[in-house]
Amino acid sequence: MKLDPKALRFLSREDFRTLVSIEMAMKNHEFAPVPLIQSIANLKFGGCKKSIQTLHKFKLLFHDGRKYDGYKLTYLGYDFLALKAFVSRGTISFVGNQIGVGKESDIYIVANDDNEEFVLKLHRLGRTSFKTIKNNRDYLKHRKSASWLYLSRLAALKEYAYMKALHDNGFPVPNPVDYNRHCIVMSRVRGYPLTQVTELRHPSRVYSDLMRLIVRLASYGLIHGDFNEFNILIDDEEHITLIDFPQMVSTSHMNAEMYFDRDVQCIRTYFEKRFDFIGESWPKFSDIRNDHNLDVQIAASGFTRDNEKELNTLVEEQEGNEKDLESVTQDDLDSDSDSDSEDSEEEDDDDDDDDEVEEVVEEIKGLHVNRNRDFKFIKDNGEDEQEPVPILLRKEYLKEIQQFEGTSEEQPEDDEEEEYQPTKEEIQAEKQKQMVQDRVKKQLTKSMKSKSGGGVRNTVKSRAKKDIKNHINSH
Ligand SMILES: Nc1ncnc2c1ncn2[C@@H]1O[C@H](COP(=O)(O)OP(=O)(O)OP(=O)(O)O)[C@@H](O)[C@H]1O
Repeated sequence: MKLDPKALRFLSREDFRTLVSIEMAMKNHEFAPVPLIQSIANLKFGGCKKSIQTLHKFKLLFHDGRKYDGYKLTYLGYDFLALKAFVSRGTISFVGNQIGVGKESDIYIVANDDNEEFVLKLHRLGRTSFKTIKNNRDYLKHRKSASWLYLSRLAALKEYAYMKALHDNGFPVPNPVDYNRHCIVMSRVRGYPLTQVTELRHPSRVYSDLMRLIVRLASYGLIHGDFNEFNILIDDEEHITLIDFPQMVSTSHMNAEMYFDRDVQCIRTYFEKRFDFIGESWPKFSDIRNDHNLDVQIAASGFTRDNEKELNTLVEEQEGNEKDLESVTQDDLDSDSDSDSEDSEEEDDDDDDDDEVEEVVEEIKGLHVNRNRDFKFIKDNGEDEQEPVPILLRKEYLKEIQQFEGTSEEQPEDDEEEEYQPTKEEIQAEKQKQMVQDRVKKQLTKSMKSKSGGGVRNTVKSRAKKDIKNHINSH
């Protein structure tokens, strides 16, 4: 879902009051019933209904009228609530360009009144796969699951808490500035992901810095768990910054050594492949001395051990649901047809009857949209290496993907199939065929003109009668 903050300007105080009321009502309802929204918002003269209409028009709400008249927030609605909070606190005043698309986040440049630039990270759990979208549609059948909005909120809180604790202890991570709902505002790192760097002036220094960082994290009881070239930014002076740590594990985890070795190995392999640099020494898990603890600082930001457990359980639960959903039949999807889908893809419900949907589902399952890294569809070939494939997607596939992503822009003309150019022989043969057809047509019209229309019919009829008589006589 693309963040378009323009509508912020058109929303009144009443609209925001209604938006917050829906958020509150969603604590106990997947779809907030209209009477409940009205009673929480407590607006006069039908103001609440008008606001709901406005919010729905701007795609901040998602409507469901199957069992009762209910609404829930879309990601955009949730974005607006967080943006409003940041603006009221004076953290940001402007939203600029999108600078990154992660698997489960969108990254924007923002600025405050003093034109100081920051990075806004909006967590978007559950948008990576088509299966997940089915999951959203099928939501009512899995009431026990938490909403993706809630999971995104927990993920953002976790990232903020870890970032703050690490930053306060001098780790090279962005400076976390503010946090609200599923969003984090942090300092902007002037660097590039290591994956985009083809050459290093001092590979051995960068390699040692990275190994030292892994060891230092472990001495604070943490293992990154996904320490790779995508999560490391490097600037012109070859200083590194770690930007993403959603799957941090504790050094007391039963598989801690495996995770630690994997992080170390990942960097060694990458340096060898990309920079032709073989690290001769590397740290071992057994050498690690765990003499610091960040638990208290992390909890101080509001992310407690209970939150951690809850997040892990909920994510596992959602993943479990996804597996269950593999057995969901097309009929199940069709029965959802009168409700809107999460990111306002109302129209695509009509197409669900189409046999092709099945085909599209299969096709999309194998694709990962990874616009952040070279903006191509990457086909997962089941092996370790993912090779970019120049996939010529059929128009309807593109439409489906764009609808899921909320970017239904018009396709450029050159995406369409090229017009077929016949050969000389084929043109000649076509001409001759046309001439013969014309001649036959001419002869037919001549003979038709010479006889009346009824005459022709009568002749045919009498011939048929004759045939029948002959046939009866012969028997
Ligand atoms: N503080 C920052 N300063 C500058 N650029 C940033 C910052 N944070 C993120 N980015 C950019 O946004 C991209 C995605 O960020 P991030 O890795 O945090 O998202 P993600 O959803 O966790 O990604 P993934 O899971 O795909 O690795 C990064 O590769 C980087 O280019």
